[in-house]
Amino acid sequence: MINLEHIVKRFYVGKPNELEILHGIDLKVYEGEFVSIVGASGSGKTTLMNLIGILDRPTEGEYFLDDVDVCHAPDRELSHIRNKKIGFVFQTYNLISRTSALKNVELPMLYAGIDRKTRRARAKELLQLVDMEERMQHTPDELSGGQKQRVAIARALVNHPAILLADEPTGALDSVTGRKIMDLFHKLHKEQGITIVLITHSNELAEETQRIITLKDGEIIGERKGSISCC
Ligand SMILES: Nc1ncnc2c1ncn2[C@@H]1O[C@H](COP(=O)(O)OP(=O)(O)OP(=O)(O)O)[C@@H](O)[C@H]1O
Repeated sequence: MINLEHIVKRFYVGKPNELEILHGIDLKVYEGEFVSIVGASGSGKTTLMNLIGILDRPTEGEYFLDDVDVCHAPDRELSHIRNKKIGFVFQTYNLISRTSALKNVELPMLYAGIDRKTRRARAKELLQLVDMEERMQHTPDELSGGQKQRVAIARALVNHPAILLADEPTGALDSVTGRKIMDLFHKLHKEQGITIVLITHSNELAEETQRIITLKDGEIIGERKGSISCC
């Protein structure tokens, strides 16, 4: 499904310098897998995730997402694929404050031109899935960190993505709440068959995935099996 070959990422940091952050990444993630990416701060995890999520393009290398040649496809096709196939979850939730949980989840569907009735029904269904149906009229300010992350996960799922990319989703949460969010990912993986790529600083949570990829200084230095068996 996700196939990265010899990916290099450089950032332009003012003439004449370019900073090379990823130095030739080869990575395949198969449909239905639950994979984690670990590594020290600054090792390039988010940079890699942004490339996988087509939020950025590699400087060199090849990236095929299913049969799409991401490095050579036009921007319009890429944003279409991103919206249809990929859901994003971030450490900082990225919810709109002063807007209810329900409306936050509805918003991507509004942009997609989906009618109000369908939007509302889908948002309610997803808030139920993440156990937030009783709080759907609350604004983010009225929710705990774990609850906000549940709403953010519901929002990430609106377009039925095949892939969920989660960048430190439990990073701002205490361990008990983080545990519950991880249980939710397990549920989504198991019951909905979603492919999940998770960045985490927690070795304990990474161990629970099917495969753990270790990044160091922009290179994959290790890959091992986690504790849950493959599909
Ligand atoms: N747009 C950019 N321009 C220049 N340098 C960048 C840019 N984005 C990231 N970097 C650099 O790339 C390196 C890797 O950053 P990245 O955010 O991918 O690391 P990370 O492993 O996700 O770190 P953390 O765990 O702290 O979030 C860092 O040194 C960072 O400063």
